[in-house]
Amino acid sequence: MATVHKINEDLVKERQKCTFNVQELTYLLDGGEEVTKERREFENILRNVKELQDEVPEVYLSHKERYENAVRKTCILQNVRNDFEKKREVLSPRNIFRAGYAVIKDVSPFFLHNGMFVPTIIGQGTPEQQAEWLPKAKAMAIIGTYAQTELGHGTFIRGLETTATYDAKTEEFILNSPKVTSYKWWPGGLGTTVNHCITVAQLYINGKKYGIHPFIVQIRDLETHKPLPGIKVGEIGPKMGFATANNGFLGFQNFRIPRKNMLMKNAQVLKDGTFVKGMNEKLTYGTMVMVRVNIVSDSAFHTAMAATIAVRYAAVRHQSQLKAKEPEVQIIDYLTQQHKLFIAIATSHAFSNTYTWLYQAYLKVVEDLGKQKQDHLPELHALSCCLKATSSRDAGVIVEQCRLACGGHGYMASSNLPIIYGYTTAAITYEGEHTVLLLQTARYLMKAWMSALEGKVLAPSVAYLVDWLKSDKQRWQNTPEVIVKGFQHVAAGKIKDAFDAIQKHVKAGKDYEDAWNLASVQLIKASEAHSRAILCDGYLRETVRTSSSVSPSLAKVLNHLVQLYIVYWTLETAGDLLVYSNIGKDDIAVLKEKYEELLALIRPNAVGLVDAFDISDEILQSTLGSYDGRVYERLMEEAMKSPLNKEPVNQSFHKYLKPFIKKAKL
Ligand SMILES: CC/C=C\C/C=C\C/C=C\C/C=C\C=C\C(=O)SCCNC(=O)CCNC(=O)[C@H](O)C(C)(C)COP(=O)(O)OP(=O)(O)OC[C@H]1O[C@@H](n2cnc3c(N)ncnc32)[C@H](O)[C@@H]1OP(=O)(O)O
Ligand SMILES: Cc1cc2nc3c(=O)[nH]c(=O)nc-3n(C[C@H](O)[C@H](O)[C@H](O)COP(=O)(O)OP(=O)(O)OC[C@H]3O[C@@H](n4cnc5c(N)ncnc54)[C@H](O)[C@@H]3O)c2cc1C
Repeated sequence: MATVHKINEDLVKERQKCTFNVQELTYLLDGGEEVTKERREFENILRNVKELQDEVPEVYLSHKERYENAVRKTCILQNVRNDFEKKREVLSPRNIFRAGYAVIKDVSPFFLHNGMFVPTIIGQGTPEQQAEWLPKAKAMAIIGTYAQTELGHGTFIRGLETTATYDAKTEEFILNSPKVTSYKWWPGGLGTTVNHCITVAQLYINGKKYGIHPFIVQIRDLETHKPLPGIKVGEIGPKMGFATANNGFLGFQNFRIPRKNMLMKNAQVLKDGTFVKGMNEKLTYGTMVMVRVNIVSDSAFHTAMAATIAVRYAAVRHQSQLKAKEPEVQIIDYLTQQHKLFIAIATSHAFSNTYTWLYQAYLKVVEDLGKQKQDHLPELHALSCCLKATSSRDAGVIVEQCRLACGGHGYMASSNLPIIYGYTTAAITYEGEHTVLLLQTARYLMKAWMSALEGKVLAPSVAYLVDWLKSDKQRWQNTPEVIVKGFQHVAAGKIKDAFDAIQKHVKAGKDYEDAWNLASVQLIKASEAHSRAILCDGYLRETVRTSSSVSPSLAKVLNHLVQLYIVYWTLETAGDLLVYSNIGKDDIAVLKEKYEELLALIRPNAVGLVDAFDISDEILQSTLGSYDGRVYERLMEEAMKSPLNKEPVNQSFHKYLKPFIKKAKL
């Protein structure tokens, strides 16, 4: 029977102070009581699967052992999931994503199968293709990944070099990787796990290039798992994080696939080699839009994980005295600590709220596309780009801030903060590099600005540009609503400045593209400001909406958090607000006080707020952040698992140290 330990007394007191019902907030964050129950039930089943318990912590395994252990556990996880889903509802992707942490501890080698392979078949395949591939993919009779990036190109996908040349005689495509730079590089699971992949390649028919298209390709024998003739595949080696993701490389040499393997929902190649253009060639990029939307949710979860660890630790940890002769204080009582941590909690809420409406916008566009309507696609692309960029970047900063807030112990692998950081920082790059995505949004913003100048009606997310042109700047008030307007004014002002800078360079004789490059620092700043305005506006609106349907005590806490988020960003961007809005120095002074008041209001609820994220110890995997707060005991227990502690004297003493010391003595 597992030993039940006493909960740390500080945490007991913290939980007694909480002014709201933690369970109510958990249900709200999960999207309803049923979702929470389903999640907990599944997590509980996993907790009791003996084979999923690691005997040796993963960090002590070799690269190869770690991978093999991850595959072993992923297969068990998948089987448990299948059994669960046979009896009950299909688990939500978010609940699967969370539970995966309890099992894999890092990134699953199957991550891209569920994250991109299956969604691409759904999003890019015809009904016939879906009927052929989806049942096998969903049952995992075939395992796949998404192979787009190459050694030479990740961002500029029109420049991809893998070729798919149509042979009308045999009704096949011939895949080739003409140069070393054409090799696929990065796809998760590609190394040694998957037997299929979506390959994005340049289509050629009769010597003419038709741009990039997705192809479904079997790369390994289903029985022996050996690479098929004409395929060169392998793993790319260790990275900063993503230790068990099994990222791989892939090259083709005259590798033939049937015509039906080109995913043809958007564009088709007929038997005789006729190319039929789709409604919009950018629909080929559809899976990326979906994943960018999901990354906002991932960012919310990673921020919640880091906040849970650092807030619980700050409640347990005592260090230094505030006043002489008084006991050492809980570090959470230092205002600077609250400044580091409470924004982490609020940021997770901001991203969860943003994901809720962004995902609905995504579903609406998918529904419209089914009816051949694409009016909202450019707006969704612009929103998903800047919100993916900002949420992943903010999450990276916050996770690192939480690590720093845990002092030396935050640097321990057993705190789990390094793994969480490895994940969040990767998300800043993958699925569209940060700067590149901000520039995509900037492209949309420049067009929106031009339309605003021409008096056209704008899409809702940029409608503030019209208001800004029409009205004088609103009289400043330190209310959340007026501050959000202030953020919109900053965005509008920066968009105008970037636009004017481009025009200036063009007037001076530069090509538009060069003018764009010369203005690009201003363009990304405009995009960031737009993103912040969207985040604050959406978070505020969602909070107002939900507040009417929750208990008054919870509504009050949610209100404190959204205010904290808005005031925090006001103070962080005060310089911009002073330039572009009617805020005055005195308003900023008042907001500084307001910020300190909000920290004090949130303080008694800090532990309750992170408890409400309801991240189990198995998922959190942290010596510093466990529910019972046995920080020091766990640190010692984990240290004792080090192989170096298994023998009193390590052999290196006899081999190297002893002769070395002897020599030094002479
Ligand atoms: C709940 C959690 C569950 C699951 C977990 C979730 C996710 C995890 C899964 C995976 C993560 C792990 C691994 C990561 C995988 C990868 O990284 S896969 C590879 C991703 N690669 C990229 O993102 C590449 C980035 N580059 C691009 O997207 C493009 O090349 C580009 C930068 C957009 C430029 O493209 P292009 O040169 O063709 O276009 P432009 O000339 O710049 O623009 C032309 C017009 O097209 C419009 N456009 C561009 N993209 C899109 C789009 N996606 N949709 C709609 N429209 C688009 C653009 O706005 C221009 O429009 P215009 O101004 O009107 O002309
Ligand atoms: C952990 C991880 C997992 C991944 N998984 C997959 C996967 O499963 N499948 C897959 O296909 N890919 C995957 N990728 C690849 C990923 O999508 C690319 O690395 C990413 O899109 C960035 O492209 P890049 O590496 O070519 O960077 P580059 O584009 O070479 O970026 C280098 C620098 O150049 C700048 N830059 C580039 N273009 C411009 C521009 N137009 N304007 C201004 N600046 C520019 C960038 O801002 C950046 O600072 C993964 C990557 C990582 C790190």
